[in-house]
Amino acid sequence: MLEVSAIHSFYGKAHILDGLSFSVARGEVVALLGRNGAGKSTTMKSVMQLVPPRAGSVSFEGRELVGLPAYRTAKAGLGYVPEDRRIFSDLTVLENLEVGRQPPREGAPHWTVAQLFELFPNLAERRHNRGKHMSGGEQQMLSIARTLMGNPALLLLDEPSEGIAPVIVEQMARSILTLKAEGLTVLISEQNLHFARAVADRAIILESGQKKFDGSFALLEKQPEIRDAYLSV
Ligand SMILES: Nc1ncnc2c1ncn2[C@@H]1O[C@H](COP(=O)(O)OP(=O)(O)OP(=O)(O)O)[C@@H](O)[C@H]1O
Repeated sequence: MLEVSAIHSFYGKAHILDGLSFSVARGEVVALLGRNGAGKSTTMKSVMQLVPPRAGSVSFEGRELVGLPAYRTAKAGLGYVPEDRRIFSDLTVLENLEVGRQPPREGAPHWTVAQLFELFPNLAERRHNRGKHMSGGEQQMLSIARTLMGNPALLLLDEPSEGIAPVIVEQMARSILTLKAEGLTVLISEQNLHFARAVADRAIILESGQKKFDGSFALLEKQPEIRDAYLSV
């Protein structure tokens, strides 16, 4: 579904992604792991063309994304939830969800507000609350739910467990497993190995914008030296 081939991405002169390649198959949940600054967020932004790679290819369902403006990636079926949860703080939960509404998409799960409230019960209870009156974890859920209102075929979640209470992290993990059961393809960036292992099928470990490991969590467990070298655990 997603094929990233030898991308090189920069901020100005700073060369961040250095020939990175990986793929994500339909229905898979893949976790991008690595320390602070390893390049996880930049990878997400490069897929979304928010940081367009200067070389290499990002192919989504056979279509080249490099060279397209960022808004076209959303139209193509990619849903992106950035690390800084851009919800509208003066709008209510229901209004935030409406902002994200897009027509159903062939080959992707179709979400209604009622289904999203089942997926994130906290949001149902707070449907008339304004974004600014919600906890960090609830805002994170709202940000994911609003993106799902666009009926994406591939969901990119940048560090969904960061800075939220452990009980909410557990709910978040359950919600992601439900998304997987619905057949959604998910690429998730994580520092929390425990969370990543609970939700993802496969781990890709980055360091200095290069791929250091790509495989199952079972395989990763057999190679503790990789974990010790590239993850902060
Ligand atoms: N807007 C920017 N301008 C310049 N350099 C940046 C910018 N954003 C990130 N970087 C640098 O790019 C490198 C990769 O950062 P990135 O945010 O992709 O890492 P990450 O693995 O997502 O880590 P984090 O968990 O801190 O978000 C880091 O060295 C970072 O300092």
